[in-house]
Amino acid sequence: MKIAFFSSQPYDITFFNKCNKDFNFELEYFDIGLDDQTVNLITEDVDTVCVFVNDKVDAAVIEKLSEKKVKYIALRCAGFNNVDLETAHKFGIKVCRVPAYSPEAVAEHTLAMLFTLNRKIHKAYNRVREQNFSLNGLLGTNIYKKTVGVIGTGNIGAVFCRMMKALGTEVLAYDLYPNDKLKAEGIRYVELDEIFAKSDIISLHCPLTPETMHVINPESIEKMKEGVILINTSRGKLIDTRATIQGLRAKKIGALGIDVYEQEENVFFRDLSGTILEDERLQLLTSFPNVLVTAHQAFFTDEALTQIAYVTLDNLKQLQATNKIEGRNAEL
Ligand SMILES: NC(=O)c1ccc[n+]([C@@H]2O[C@H](COP(=O)([O-])OP(=O)(O)OC[C@H]3O[C@@H](n4cnc5c(N)ncnc54)[C@H](O)[C@@H]3O)[C@@H](O)[C@H]2O)c1
Repeated sequence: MKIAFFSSQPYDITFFNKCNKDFNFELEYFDIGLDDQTVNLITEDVDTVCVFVNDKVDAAVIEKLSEKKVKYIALRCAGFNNVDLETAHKFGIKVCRVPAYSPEAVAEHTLAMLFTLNRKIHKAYNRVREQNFSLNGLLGTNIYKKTVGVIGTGNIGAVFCRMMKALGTEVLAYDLYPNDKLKAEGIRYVELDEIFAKSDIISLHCPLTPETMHVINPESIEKMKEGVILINTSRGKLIDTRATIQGLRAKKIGALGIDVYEQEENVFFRDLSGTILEDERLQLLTSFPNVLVTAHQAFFTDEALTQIAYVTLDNLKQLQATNKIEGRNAEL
């Protein structure tokens, strides 16, 4: 099988090449993202395209993939909002993903963002480097005994709920499908409005769907507690960025941590340090002292990358052998 990778970074090449010693597929790497132009790079001998979060796998691209006789689209991530599944099914192209490579990696990054913002570690780091040892402006709060609202309690949200519970917080959760085990561990499922009204900290862990798009919007922000800390390590479009900037300016939102951003496909995973950023909203956000932006790195641990490479190649091995993937919730 020949696999064409799009949006491939040096670490993708390192981890996939290492893992491929057990699979012996033919791997071809493109650093460019997949879209209706770059799809033309695919040669007739390619069976599979392997894509990541910001590759554009819409109807037009899938139609071209079908013309090129591509059989499989392998996502090397969990979220699949960037793939038009209906069109893929129509053309008989199988789509697979890596559903749960390391929920701990993302939950730990969420925790890191929360702690950094709350105790202003990002500011302290810079101050001390300039021999400014003053504490003025660095006051935080205890996380202990605060109320944390978690939206989406799947693999990642469940780990995050448990971490927060272990820190002595009250955890309120919202999910279309409440998790009985979490309930038994003292996590209380409530309606979204109660999450907005009672939470000191809100963390987003639901997928991006038409229902969850802009779940953080002017109305939901209005319902939140003054000074709420909002963290999004899920998908950028869960947050209406414009409304969130207004919420920050009005001091309704006390701090914002985002690992994902509405327009991230134009900037993330690239070194733009020598250029002037054209995205004015992102530039504005990065200038706020109470905003922490990381560039979609929550998944980025050694364990997660090892697992992503193994599961992606094993998904394809199974599809090639039996046209299905056993018991992993990986086939879409
Ligand atoms: N930043 C990163 O590096 C990174 C890495 C992996 C995943 N993610 C994002 O995290 C998200 C969650 O990942 P996961 O592995 O926990 O997924 P998951 O499928 O295990 O869990 C998602 C949960 O959201 C719930 N949900 C679906 N629609 C909902 C709605 N309308 N309202 C509330 N809850 C809803 C589902 O019932 C499920 O319990 C992914 O969709 C992906 O977008 C980000």
